[in-house]
Amino acid sequence: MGKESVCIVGSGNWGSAISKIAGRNILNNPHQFEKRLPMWVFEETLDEKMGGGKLTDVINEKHENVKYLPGIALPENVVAVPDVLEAVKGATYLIFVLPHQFLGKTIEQLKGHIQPGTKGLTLIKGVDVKNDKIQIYADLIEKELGISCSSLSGANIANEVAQEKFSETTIGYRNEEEGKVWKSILDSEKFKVSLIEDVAGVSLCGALKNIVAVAAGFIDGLEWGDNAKAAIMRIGLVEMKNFGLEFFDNVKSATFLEESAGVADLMTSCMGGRNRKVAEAFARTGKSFDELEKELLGGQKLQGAATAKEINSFLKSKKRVEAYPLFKAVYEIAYEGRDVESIVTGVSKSKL
Ligand SMILES: NC(=O)c1ccc[n+]([C@@H]2O[C@H](COP(=O)([O-])OP(=O)(O)OC[C@H]3O[C@@H](n4cnc5c(N)ncnc54)[C@H](O)[C@@H]3O)[C@@H](O)[C@H]2O)c1
Ligand SMILES: O=P(O)(O)OC[C@H](O)CO
Repeated sequence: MGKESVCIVGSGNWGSAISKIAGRNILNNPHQFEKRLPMWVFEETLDEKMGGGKLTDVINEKHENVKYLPGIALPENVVAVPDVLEAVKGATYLIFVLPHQFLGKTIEQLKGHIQPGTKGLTLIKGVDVKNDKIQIYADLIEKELGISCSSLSGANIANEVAQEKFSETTIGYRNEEEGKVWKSILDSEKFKVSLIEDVAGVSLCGALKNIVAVAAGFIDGLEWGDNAKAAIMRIGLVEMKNFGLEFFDNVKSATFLEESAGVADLMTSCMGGRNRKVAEAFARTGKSFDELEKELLGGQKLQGAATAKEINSFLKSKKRVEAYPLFKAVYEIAYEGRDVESIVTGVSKSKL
């Protein structure tokens, strides 16, 4: 059997930031990984103002993702690969880090091409909803690709992590041994990984906090101040935890209340994230989320509004929309023309 090797499936803002840590950590790792770290890049031609050329060529020549993580030097062993099947060939550890909208199609391409025994780790913040069925992406990846899959989420604004400012993150592992290997690939002095046995809790925190971050952006757009923002975070955390406990087995309250994946990611996203930023612009301008995403994010993708829609359709199918008034308000404001100022109507009932 050959050496173990890692591949990153995705190369946006977060995928590129993570490639910097993983690229370094695999060079001197007790597990003796292959030194080359392939990163699948959804190929595109850059605008002239970014210098033109294919994104993969530019990453491999400059060792910088000039579109999604400009100004950050990537390790030279990180190699951009435009063909996803070529990127994953021979890899035994796969890191999935795509906007959730694109995972389904990517999995279809990968089916039948992943070797048995491969381990996965998803960094994707979102959930898969089909009518009255909901599943976390770690479960989807496990079922569709036949591999074991853990989940990483935390208070991790990618640009700050890439600049090596201190942050924490949480890995929910399938089994402890796998968790330890993932930690050896991703932990660093400035990016502290905690391991817990709660894959669903970690995944749900990452998905649901994006809905709350949209609500926080509405509060900023309304200029209602810090007390109102704190109220939205409290209520949002209650709904996140209640949702996890109601619809998933073995989810732990402590993941929501004590981990970086839970309360800390909620706070950073409500203060500094892209969902917050675009929702603030929505409240100020009345333009749609799609329009604002294009205007404000330079090709990066929003997750919060889409997740609010998906969660709303799931809750409708379960006749439980009214039990989650903040999630309901975010969906109706974003998609159904409800007045932004009604964001707090009926929400303060939510209790821990
Ligand atoms: N950016 C952050 O600060 C951050 C931090 C933690 C977690 N996350 C999560 O990581 C995941 C990935 O987000 P990101 O910020 O790295 O991405 P991004 O929003 O920065 O970039 C969009 C990416 O989507 C790719 N893309 C565009 N069209 C595509 C298609 N048709 N098929 C496949 N890929 C396509 C682009 O090439 C680009 O890599 C998301 O779930 C996000 O919530 C992001
Ligand atoms: O910028 P956002 O809103 O997509 O959030 C980024 C990360 O999830 C923060 O941990």
